[in-house]
Amino acid sequence: MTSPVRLALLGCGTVGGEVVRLLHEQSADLAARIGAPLELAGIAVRRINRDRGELPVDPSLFTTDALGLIKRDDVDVVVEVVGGIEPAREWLVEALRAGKSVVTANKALLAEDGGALHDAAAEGGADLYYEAAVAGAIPLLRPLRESLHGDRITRVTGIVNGTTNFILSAMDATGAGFAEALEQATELGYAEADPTADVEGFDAAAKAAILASLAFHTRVSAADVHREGITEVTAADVASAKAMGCTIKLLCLAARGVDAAGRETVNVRVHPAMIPLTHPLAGVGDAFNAVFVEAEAAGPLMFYGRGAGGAPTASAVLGDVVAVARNRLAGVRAASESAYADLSVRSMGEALTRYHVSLDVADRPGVLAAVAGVFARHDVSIATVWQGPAEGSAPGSGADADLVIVTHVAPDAALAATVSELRGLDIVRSVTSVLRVEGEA
Ligand SMILES: NC(=O)C1=CN([C@@H]2O[C@H](COP(=O)(O)OP(=O)(O)OC[C@H]3O[C@@H](n4cnc5c(N)ncnc54)[C@H](OP(=O)(O)O)[C@@H]3O)[C@@H](O)[C@H]2O)C=CC1
Ligand SMILES: N[C@@H](CC=O)C(=O)O
Repeated sequence: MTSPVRLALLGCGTVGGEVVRLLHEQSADLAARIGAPLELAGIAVRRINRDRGELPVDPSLFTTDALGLIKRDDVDVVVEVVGGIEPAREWLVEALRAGKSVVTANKALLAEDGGALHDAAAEGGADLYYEAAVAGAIPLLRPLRESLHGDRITRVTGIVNGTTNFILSAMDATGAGFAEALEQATELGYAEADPTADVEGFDAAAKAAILASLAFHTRVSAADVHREGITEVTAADVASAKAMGCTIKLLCLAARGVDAAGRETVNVRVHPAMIPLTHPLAGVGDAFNAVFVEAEAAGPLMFYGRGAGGAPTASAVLGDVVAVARNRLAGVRAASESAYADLSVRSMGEALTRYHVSLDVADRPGVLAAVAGVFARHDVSIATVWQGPAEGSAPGSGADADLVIVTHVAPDAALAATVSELRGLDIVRSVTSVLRVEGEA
């Protein structure tokens, strides 16, 4: 058999530990698939003496000198499962420029500065693979960048954060509020001690940027993604969604569009939205991920599976390691991803969707007409209206009423202006919630 392909593993935490385990358990099969054995040349970590349980690895492989390990002559491939922007960017640029292929799960870095990594890979003639960065174990990026290359993708809609999907699914199933569901997610080990990146949508926004870049052959960074998290979603919102035959999900949406001058654009956003129970993503529960891709010739495609966790993510990492090792032995590199389309990013104000608006209003003659007039002034067409007595108010008593309005598709800016004007009316006690509604009713 050919001489081994030697790996530098950067990081040995949740994902890295499972990479070590899988490399050990599957070493014979992996060698047969690649045509050469895989060997760990070293493992860079932050705390060399950390208890890592029963890892099947020689302890002398651990080092705190990641850069020194990358630069070693006997390292062929660098596998990065540390995370964060720096020093990961410096390490990976160094490796790629030196012609060492890189496998990474680092969505934050790819979304912040993927261009720097792609440029370094082109400069060094190395491969850059990152299947694990979006939706964990689900084979998604390879299909986007290879299998669908003969087609034109028009839209990507996904549930790409396991923690928030678990929380929203729990709220839907039990009627719990956000705080209670988050506590449950923390107890079960889904949510991290600091869950901000998940619940505020940063993690999903990074994945949305990566997906949009690949799907539309352009460069979208995390800063281009409109982002809203799920912290404001209430048990009442979830109940309203149910009453409409919908459920609430944190969606990542990337869609092609055309601007006023006829130029192609892209809109990329992450926010909670109601989707009808008939939508393919509505049944994706627990901490699962799923991505719904619409392409002109292929039509709708659905990718589903575990989007987080050590073993599922390590599975995707190892798949990439096999690919780059084979390329290395064959003396080839994967075709580089060209961002030839250079699409401009549309602002959130131009995004088109439907809305579910709940109001607490005075229950007296003319209120409905006044509210409808505000929607009309901003050219937002109303699809359905429901009115009922507010909790504790008798119908026709002149006390408050609950008013729920669902609109037809309208630009986000028009809806925002509508809500702002509604807030200024004395007959509107409060705008209790505004939720976007995605998918066909
Ligand atoms: N966990 C998941 O479900 C998923 C994670 N990812 C991505 O995978 C990557 C790794 O995540 P995860 O395994 O959860 O993270 P962990 O926090 O569990 O592990 C991080 C590892 O990096 C090491 N490390 C941190 N800083 C340094 C440094 N300066 N020098 C050397 N080593 C360092 C840590 O060392 P030490 O052990 O000594 O602390 C640890 O081994 C991230 O990019 C994440 O976004 C992607 C998909 C899913
Ligand atoms: N925190 C993320 C982990 C995977 O990317 C999630 O909950 O999905």
